[in-house]
Amino acid sequence: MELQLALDLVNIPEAKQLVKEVEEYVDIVEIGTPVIINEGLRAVKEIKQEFPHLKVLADLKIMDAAAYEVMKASEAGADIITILGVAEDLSIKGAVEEAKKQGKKILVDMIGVKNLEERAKEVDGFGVDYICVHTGYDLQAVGKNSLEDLATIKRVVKNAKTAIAGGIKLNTLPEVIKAKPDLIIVGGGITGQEDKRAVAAEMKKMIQQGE
Ligand SMILES: O=C([C@H](O)CO)[C@H](O)[C@H](O)COP(=O)(O)O
Repeated sequence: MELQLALDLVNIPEAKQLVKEVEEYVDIVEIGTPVIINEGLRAVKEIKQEFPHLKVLADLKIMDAAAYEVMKASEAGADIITILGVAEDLSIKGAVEEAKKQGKKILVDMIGVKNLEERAKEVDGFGVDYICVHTGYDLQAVGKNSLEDLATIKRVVKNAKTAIAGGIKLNTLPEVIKAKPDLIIVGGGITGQEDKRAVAAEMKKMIQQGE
């Protein structure tokens, strides 16, 4: 099980400071969609340059022009790029093809997918690297989480790794670990805490013990 730190509500200098605090305990740094909207792919480039030993995920949430956007994120140094599960099949296949050419990986974000089981099976057949269940900020605000969705995709996904994101905190991490996803994505559960380093260290320890 890997731990991904999601950076969403920061600028580039703040992102660098945050990664410095917790770098020992995370496997992947996500440059979140809001950061890319504000700072562009420069954020991916600068974080990869400063922390070359960490994998960097560009959360582009691609919907169209997939091969082109995967190419641009790859050029900026991203190791993993996200595309939406609700995108056209052709777009997801195009993203996978381009990522393979560039030696990169594709994570499919299943946010907003209604027919989760069926779509996860289909997307798994396209050769994607990760399939991620995700409760976005707007559904978190009304008390939702992704645990049931994780169980659903784990039943049907045979090739890709599984991932979970959305509102995971120290107190909810044990039930996530019990469900055994390959990748656990945490944003505010680390970045919103007073002692980020201590929380990240504790999360990493819990994940290692759960393996
Ligand atoms: O992908 C995300 C969201 O859509 C904003 O871009 C977050 O990175 C993801 O939800 C993880 O963040 P937390 O929910 O704060 O853990």
